[in-house]
Amino acid sequence: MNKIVEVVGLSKQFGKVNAIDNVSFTLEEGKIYGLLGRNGAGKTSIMHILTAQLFKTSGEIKVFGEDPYENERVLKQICFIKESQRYPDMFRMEDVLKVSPMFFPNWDRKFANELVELFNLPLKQRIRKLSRGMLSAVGIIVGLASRAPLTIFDEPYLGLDAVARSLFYNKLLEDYAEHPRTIILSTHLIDEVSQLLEHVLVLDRGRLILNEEAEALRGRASKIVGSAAKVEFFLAGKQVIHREPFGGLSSATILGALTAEDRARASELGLEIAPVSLQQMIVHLTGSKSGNKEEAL
Ligand SMILES: Nc1ncnc2c1ncn2[C@@H]1O[C@H](COP(=O)(O)OP(=O)(O)OP(=O)(O)O)[C@@H](O)[C@H]1O
Repeated sequence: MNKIVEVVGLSKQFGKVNAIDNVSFTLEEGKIYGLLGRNGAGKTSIMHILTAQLFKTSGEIKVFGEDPYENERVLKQICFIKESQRYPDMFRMEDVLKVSPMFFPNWDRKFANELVELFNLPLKQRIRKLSRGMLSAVGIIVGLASRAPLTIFDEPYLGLDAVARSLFYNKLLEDYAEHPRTIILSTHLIDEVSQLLEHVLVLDRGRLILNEEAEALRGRASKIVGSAAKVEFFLAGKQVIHREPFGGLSSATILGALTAEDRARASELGLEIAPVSLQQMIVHLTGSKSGNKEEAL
């Protein structure tokens, strides 16, 4: 597998804030990555550094094997769609369609037109007069039709309704199957995209606390529910990432696969075992004040 992005010991400070704190990871060709984390975790800073819009404080970064700064060879292979995408004041959708092929060598005109129809976008209305959701649709169309070898979506769907978001996910998967490329999706709607993601990176206060294949994560955590005393008894020796008492009952989320023996014991104790979604797992992992979960992982 070709490495599209290589980041080693990357740090970014804004004054006294460690926005990115000694982060290392690689992104391979032809994979969909989720870059996840709470507000202020450092996601946008990383995406801005990858796309040469922000200087690092220290560390090494290579995109397509090279330093991305003022590097046309690298930058023309990247499409970065952000939440607050700006267009010139007079621009209409038809202008976006006209100029995009100049920026993106793999631009697919036919696919772009198809997406414009699918999202019901008016070609002649000024972009600045579009609704919030329509503006997001413009970004999504550019991101998909660019077919850029590295396509980055940073919270691309503010204001988009559930139907339009689902259209985006379906089109993304469909097109990715035919034209594999490296995609980074940064979003807070984790459960919605969890089936799309092949690999998950989770940031917490600037530190990378999870870097794992999504498949390996599925089934990695379980929720144990039952009488408080029995739940506590069952938890002995397990890695507990969350506890929630309610009345005499308790619910605990644990990391690590359950063995057949564990399951039999839970059943004997009258405990219920429920799966934990990726979103719940990440909420628990990034929810505490301590900020250091590597031990648990
Ligand atoms: N230009 C800046 N000047 C000063 N501090 C900044 C700047 N940009 C980001 N920060 C700080 O760096 C930290 C990381 O911010 P960043 O925008 O990368 O987080 P994020 O994970 O993208 O958050 P969100 O999900 O809210 O977009 C935050 O503490 C933020 O306040």
